[in-house]
Amino acid sequence: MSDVLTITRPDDWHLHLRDGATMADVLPHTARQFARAIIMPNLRPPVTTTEQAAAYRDRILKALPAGMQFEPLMVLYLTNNTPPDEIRRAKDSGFVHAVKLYPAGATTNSDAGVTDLGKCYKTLEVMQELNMPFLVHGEVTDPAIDLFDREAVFIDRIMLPLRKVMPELKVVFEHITTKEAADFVMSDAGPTAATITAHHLLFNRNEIFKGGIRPHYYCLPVLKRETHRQALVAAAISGSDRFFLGTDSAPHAKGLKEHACGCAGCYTALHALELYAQAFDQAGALDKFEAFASFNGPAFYDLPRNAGTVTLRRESWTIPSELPMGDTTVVPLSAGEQINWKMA
Ligand SMILES: NC(=O)N[C@@H](CC(=O)O)C(=O)O
Ligand SMILES: [Zn+2]
Ligand SMILES: [Zn+2]
Repeated sequence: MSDVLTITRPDDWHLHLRDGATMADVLPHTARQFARAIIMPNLRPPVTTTEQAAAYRDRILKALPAGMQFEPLMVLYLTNNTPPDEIRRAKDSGFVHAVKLYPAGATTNSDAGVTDLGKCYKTLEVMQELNMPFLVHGEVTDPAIDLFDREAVFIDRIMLPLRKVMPELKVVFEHITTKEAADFVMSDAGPTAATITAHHLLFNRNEIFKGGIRPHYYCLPVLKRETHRQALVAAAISGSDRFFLGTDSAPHAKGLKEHACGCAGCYTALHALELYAQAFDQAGALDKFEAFASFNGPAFYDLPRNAGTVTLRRESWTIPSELPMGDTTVVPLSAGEQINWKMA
């Protein structure tokens, strides 16, 4: 059993940095581990234009502590009215790398999202033509569908019809949580990939209810039953280049998580690589970690692999109970628990 793991410097293909003072406090956690990250655009108001993405990118780079190297890969938030020309501007910019679908009402700050994907087909056609990846929060919002089934139903109602009309569109099924999604991604004829979070590899839905309701384990799509967790681990360690690392680290103030109507999102930027290493180690598949963390993402996005390496050691430490974030605090995932890997 190896106690030291050195891999090519990885990237995070799904990250929420927020803005302002919150961003200033969470960004160094990510930049310490990852060379680049796909920056989610669900701000208030959302990042819907290339111009807004440029301004957000500048704010991120200004907030980066001196001496840290990090490249934000920007994303546009798709609305019912995103014009096809906006995709051309995004492509020409060189810094917008994807466009994100938030079904309206599906998750945090999705109110401005898409109500009917059919309204976006002209825009999606241009994305297909320009090889612009389409990132998808894959849950239906139909209140008649059980919360735990919303991802699987999304495949039937949205993904399969989309694939019929856009066979060449690059699609990333974000933060997959089910066997159905893993199977779909593995077998789809089109250029399809998926991000998998550390928390969905490590935990099943029991974690939310252990000894009482534990809001820091609540995210969307919500954790699923153990058979699904096992299917996600199998996909991550399968060697398929369709699966890659995306933390979905989603900081919310402690008081808004520990609340009568708590926000969805797990904060993992602090210890992302260590959490993933733990999951791969438990699966006996540390040898598969580098491709998942450092190779498959850049290959899908047509970007070069990073130079340099990071090293993790088998060393037990305790995850802090909370961290400063703006004028409040954030509780990292598994706060107070021991973790067996540590970044050197
Ligand atoms: N994953 C989450 O539970 N929350 C994310 C939004 C998202 O990725 O769906 C957030 O922005 O807080
Ligand atoms: Zn999402
Ligand atoms: Zn997210």
